[in-house]
Amino acid sequence: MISLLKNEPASFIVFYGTFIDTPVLGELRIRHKTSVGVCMSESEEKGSIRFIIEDSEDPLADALAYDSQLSESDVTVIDGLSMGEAGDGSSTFFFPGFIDTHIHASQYPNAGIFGNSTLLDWLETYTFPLESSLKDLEIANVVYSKVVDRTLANGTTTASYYTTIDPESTKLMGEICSARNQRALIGKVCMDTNSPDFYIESTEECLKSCENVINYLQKDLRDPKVQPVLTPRFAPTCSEDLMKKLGALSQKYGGLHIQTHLSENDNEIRWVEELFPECDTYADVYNKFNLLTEKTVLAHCVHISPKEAKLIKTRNCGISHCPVSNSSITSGECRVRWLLDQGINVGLGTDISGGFSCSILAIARQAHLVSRHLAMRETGTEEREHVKLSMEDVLYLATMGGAKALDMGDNLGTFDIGKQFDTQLIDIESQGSNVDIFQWQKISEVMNEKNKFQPPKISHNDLLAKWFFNGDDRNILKVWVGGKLSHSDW
Ligand SMILES: Nc1nc2[nH]cnc2c(=O)[nH]1
Ligand SMILES: [Zn+2]
Repeated sequence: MISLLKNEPASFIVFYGTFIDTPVLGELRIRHKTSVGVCMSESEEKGSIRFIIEDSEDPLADALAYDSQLSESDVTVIDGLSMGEAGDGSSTFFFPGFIDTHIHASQYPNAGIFGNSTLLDWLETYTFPLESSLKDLEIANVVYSKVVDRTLANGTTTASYYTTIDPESTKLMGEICSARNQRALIGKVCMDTNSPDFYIESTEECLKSCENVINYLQKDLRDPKVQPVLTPRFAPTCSEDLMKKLGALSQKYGGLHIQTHLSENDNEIRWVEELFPECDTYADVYNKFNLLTEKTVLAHCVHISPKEAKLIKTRNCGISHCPVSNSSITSGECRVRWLLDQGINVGLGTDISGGFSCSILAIARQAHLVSRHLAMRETGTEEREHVKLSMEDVLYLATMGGAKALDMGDNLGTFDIGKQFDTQLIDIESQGSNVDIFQWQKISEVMNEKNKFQPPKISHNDLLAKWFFNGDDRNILKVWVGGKLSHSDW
């Protein structure tokens, strides 16, 4: 297989190997010996998939046939089959980059530190003191750089980040994502009421800071991968005036992304009822201030009513399911199948540091388990089976579901022509891998028929399940965002 290594950046890259993705909920698409051509020249098409050819023998020829203007020296071939430890291409595959639809970058130093707290005391005890300290740009630089490196190493190619109330360190986070080549929504946290004296801003200050960050990202940084997201923390810490003005700000900039929390914890919900007695439901509070749009992602939604789910569907908002956080700070179990049945777009979120893991693969496993806990409460066999999320379902949520929840489904989430090429190269048998594949489990292995004590052979899906349940960052050889290398294990 040809693999060209040159000093100049190639204007075209062909990625070659096995491609696995989930264009439809619950279904895996597996394409073998496939060439995926990605344009890398400065143009509207930069970083996007231009062709996909299955059962190909010659990826370089595929590129030259696609565009007769290309010469051999314009094309780099990245051969995923030759990169694995197994050496025969049987253990590697390209998988879409994970999408983290809800992560507090500023809380990363607290990952794992939550004791027995629940949401409201957790915010006061652990979270607000840490977030306020990131006003120091040196601390912010260390923390934000580490979060981006760690999430990239775990295969996250797109993340919707919360920072803190501070605009300068928020702008720094935008620079860090851009420099490290991670696709990101960057949200300066907004909170002008019911917050501690050491961590609060006035309504005017907040709006000024928001515009400062939006203008910096859109006009100065000018990296299309890094976009602003309006981030009212949650209804209790935002005045009516602030929420109203944030709704208007989104419109002023042509419909900005919006993220917030909704219906995570019982005490939080009771507090919102007290604060906004005129609103019918918690979701109605955001609706009243025009904060529910197709570009809004709502974290948690653990306890929402059918009426709220209907409103979320009508407004076409996304929901970020954060099962590790919901289990850790004992918020509850989100009824994901119930949401999906209503046609609501659901993605996954780490919710660092309500959640303790940066890995969307780990979050997907937990989503799988939480759905089983919900299933065990069902009395009917059919309903019990229905409520369970399969491996295929949660891998969809981790990729295509997340893309749709962030209103980026046309551009991200699967390997399709026109989409950005955001991917991770997985090797199930990488050096130091936590996944043990026995000799007889290798797909290419021919069994010795004479041995009567033969262990069972396994299918491609079984092999994938071994990765899904036992794999981690050690199985990620490389990560590309928009066709550009963002992380490499060597
Ligand atoms: N999980 C979580 N919920 C919140 N609700 C308001 N703020 C937060 C936060 O930082 N994390
Ligand atoms: Zn959160």
